[in-house]
Amino acid sequence: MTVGATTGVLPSRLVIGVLALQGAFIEHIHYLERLDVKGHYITALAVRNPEELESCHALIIPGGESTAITRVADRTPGMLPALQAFVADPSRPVYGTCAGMILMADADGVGGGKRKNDGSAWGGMTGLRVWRNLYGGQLESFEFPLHIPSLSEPHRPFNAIFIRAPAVHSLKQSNAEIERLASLPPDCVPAPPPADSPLGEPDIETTPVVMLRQGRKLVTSFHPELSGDTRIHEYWVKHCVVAAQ
Ligand SMILES: NC(=O)CC[C@H](N)C(=O)O
Repeated sequence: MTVGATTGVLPSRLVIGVLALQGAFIEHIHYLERLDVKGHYITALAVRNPEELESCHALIIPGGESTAITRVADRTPGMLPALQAFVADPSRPVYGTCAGMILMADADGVGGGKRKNDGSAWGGMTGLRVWRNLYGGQLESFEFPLHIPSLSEPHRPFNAIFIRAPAVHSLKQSNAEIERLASLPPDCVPAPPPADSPLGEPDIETTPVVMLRQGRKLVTSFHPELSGDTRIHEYWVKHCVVAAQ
């Protein structure tokens, strides 16, 4: 939490929600509590119902299991439509990690699930199409010292942790540009998704991309909240949340 406001400017209070229906939400809350963003008080809130969501300026959708998160949201009165509306609104800052990235893809833009209805997402990153579990199962989890030029101390690698991670299948043309903020080197990238799926031909240029931004929306296919490094949270709050106030 930051108390130091800049001279003559009152500090703003930011309520940042972390969707707490399933998955790794508590770690994100601890990270937000550690963030020091000049001139802003940050309150981290575990979000479990539409009223809590409505009180937030911004939202983090954690990693976990995208189908389970949708299922729990669907059983909570009013929650699924409230989340879909919040996430799809370009003025609302939202950060999705791993399962959260899957849920921020286009509604018809998810492949790789075992069942037919595994593939529906909530939108937010217009044009994003993802493939679930392309990096393999739990046993294929790995860490990589990722180069992310937009972070503070850009020369210090970010220890990115990939757990049953999704990959970018392709990026459809949309009015809002999607920035590619970080990619894995070729020897860490799995074979692209199959060409004969309902999502069509994958774009092999986008398979290595693991961090993307579109306006106030950010997604990473890895778990930043497990690495002990708050720089990605800091980046999102400074560039997507504070800039939106
Ligand atoms: N670590 C994760 O969030 C894994 C995501 C999971 N494979 C899914 O499809 O939802």
